Amino acid sequence: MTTTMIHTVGLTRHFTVKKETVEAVRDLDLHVETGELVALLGPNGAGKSTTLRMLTTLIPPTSGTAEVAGLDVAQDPRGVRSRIGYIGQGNGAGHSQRGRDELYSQGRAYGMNRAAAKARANELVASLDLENVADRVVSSLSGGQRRRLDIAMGLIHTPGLLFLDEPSTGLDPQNRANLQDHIKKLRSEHGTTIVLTTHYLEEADQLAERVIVIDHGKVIADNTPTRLKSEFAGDKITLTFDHAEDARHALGRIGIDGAQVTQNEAVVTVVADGGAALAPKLLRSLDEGGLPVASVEVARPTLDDVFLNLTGRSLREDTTAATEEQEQKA
Ligand SMILES: Nc1ncnc2c1ncn2[C@@H]1O[C@H](COP(=O)(O)OP(=O)(O)OP(=O)(O)O)[C@@H](O)[C@H]1O
Repeated sequence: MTTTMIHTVGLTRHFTVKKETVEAVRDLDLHVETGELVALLGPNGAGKSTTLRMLTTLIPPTSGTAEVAGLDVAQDPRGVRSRIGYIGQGNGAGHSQRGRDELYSQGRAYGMNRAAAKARANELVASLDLENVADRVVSSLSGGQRRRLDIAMGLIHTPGLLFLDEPSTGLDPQNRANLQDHIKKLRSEHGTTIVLTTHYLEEADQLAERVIVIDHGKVIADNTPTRLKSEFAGDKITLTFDHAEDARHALGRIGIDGAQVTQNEAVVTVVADGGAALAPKLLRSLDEGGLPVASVEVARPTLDDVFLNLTGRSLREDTTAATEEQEQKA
């Protein structure tokens, strides 16, 4: 049996900046079941953080409703906060205390008694691989260790629902992979429902069972990564010829229903379903037509292709910009 963890209807948030209205989130209908691991994917400024901040009661919606962990965010924000964990962007643990003490204090702040707070802090230190560093001051931890400590802080009161805003931004690939393993473990071992935001395509693809693509404050697609790719993007077959002229002739010969065929110099690109089966047929028919292909490559679509097909823009350009921005800040 599944139960609903998040349900929003027409969730909307406007900001007014110098008399101009920014529609950060527009008419969002979200539905997340207990135990799901969902990623909100979108470029910078798409409205992901604002959505999370409304769901975690940090800011009220301009209009619409949101029920989180069984409670209405506007009517019972305190109740919602007691049932959820939230790890914002680059916030988290203070710097001068030791990690284990931070966790203990956080537990006490949630009303746990001394023994319970201590036991829970120790349990989280073990499960998030922080044994070797938990007794050092937080300021001495590496980015990846500090991020894991942030997650431990968000889990101190054993919430059934955890929100993570850009959990791996600023981490190197190894620490990012390690963090993703911890997130998966949380789900598999404790059944925690997890909603995270990311602009890393690979992260959404590999980690989430469901990806909700957000652009300009609206949901533009919502499905498993596999379904999104098969529904909104095809396989890409890249055929390279020895001469641009051959490629031009090939363009005229390739007629496949529903396929997009383009040519650039000596390269012809075919975007179609079932690329692996199609490629050998194409090669044979071109060869028979006196147009031998010098090399061929078949690539599965990525979530970036999905975003590109839905919006005409690439998420990757934005990701690069965002990463550079982060690096400059760091
Ligand atoms: N406090 C605020 N005041 C004014 N505008 C805001 C405020 N917070 C967010 N916005 C605007 O709302 C829009 C959505 O921002 P939001 O931070 O939700 O995007 P995001 O998808 O989380 O982006 P990022 O990946 O950069 O975190 C942006 O245009 C942003 O400038």
